[in-house]
Amino acid sequence: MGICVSSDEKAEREKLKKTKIIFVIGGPGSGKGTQCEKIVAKYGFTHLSTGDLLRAEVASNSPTGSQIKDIMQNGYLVPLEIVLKLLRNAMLQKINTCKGFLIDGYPREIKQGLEFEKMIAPPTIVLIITCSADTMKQRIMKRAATSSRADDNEATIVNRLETYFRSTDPIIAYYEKRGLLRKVPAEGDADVVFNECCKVIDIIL
Ligand SMILES: Nc1nc2c(ncn2[C@H]2C[C@H](O)[C@@H](COP(=O)(O)OP(=O)(O)OP(=O)(O)O)O2)c(=O)[nH]1
Ligand SMILES: Nc1ncnc2c1ncn2[C@@H]1O[C@H](COP(=O)(O)OP(=O)(O)O)[C@@H](O)[C@H]1O
Ligand SMILES: [Mg+2]
Repeated sequence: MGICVSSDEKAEREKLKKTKIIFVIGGPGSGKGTQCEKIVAKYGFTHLSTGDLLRAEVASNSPTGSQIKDIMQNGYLVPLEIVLKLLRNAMLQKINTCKGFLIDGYPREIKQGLEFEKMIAPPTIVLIITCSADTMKQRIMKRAATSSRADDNEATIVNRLETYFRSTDPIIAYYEKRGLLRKVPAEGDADVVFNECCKVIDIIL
């Protein structure tokens, strides 16, 4: 006998496979959250940021939260199983009302992408928001004045940038090869960047 999959689980998988999924990647402070907010307002998609989900887990004081607090504080990657479980649960909570998902901050390694496809579904496209490290640093330092994020400080920003640049090239190459990558330059104004994001999204509607 094969592995027994309940009919509920089957239905969930089918729904996830039919839903549009956009991975939104880009360096720390590149503007992923900003663009996702604008996309939600225009297209009604559901925005899930892995950073936000993990920060909520830390804030809840759960055992998982205490396990990942220091990792995040130092700007390193949280173990894949933890991120993917939180993400999958959050997606399932929204699946019945959702027009499409914006998955912000995931994947950060090819393995994360592969596991996501195994557990959930393949992405429709992968949107990468690109700007220079200097621009990212400046944006985060500006945000630091008003954000309460424990990782918005100079020392952690250096690590976050390093983590990003170390792991991103293979991800870009992987999705480019599959024809799923859409690059949006993000040096300019957020509205100009948004315009470019819309062009990419309009094609998949
Ligand atoms: N000039 C300019 N500023 C932007 C743009 N997008 C975002 N910003 C500003 C707003 C924020 O204070 C800061 C960081 O933006 P976000 O929080 O949206 O970035 P992101 O979610 O990528 O950062 P994270 O990875 O969560 O640290 O930069 C843009 O396209 N142009
Ligand atoms: N997909 C992910 N895999 C592993 N760790 C993650 C992931 N997404 C977020 N994190 C953790 O949360 C932190 C904050 O993420 P995020 O809000 O996206 O900002 P940043 O782009 O600066 O990393 C990261 O430094 C990392 O520790
Ligand atoms: Mg963000």
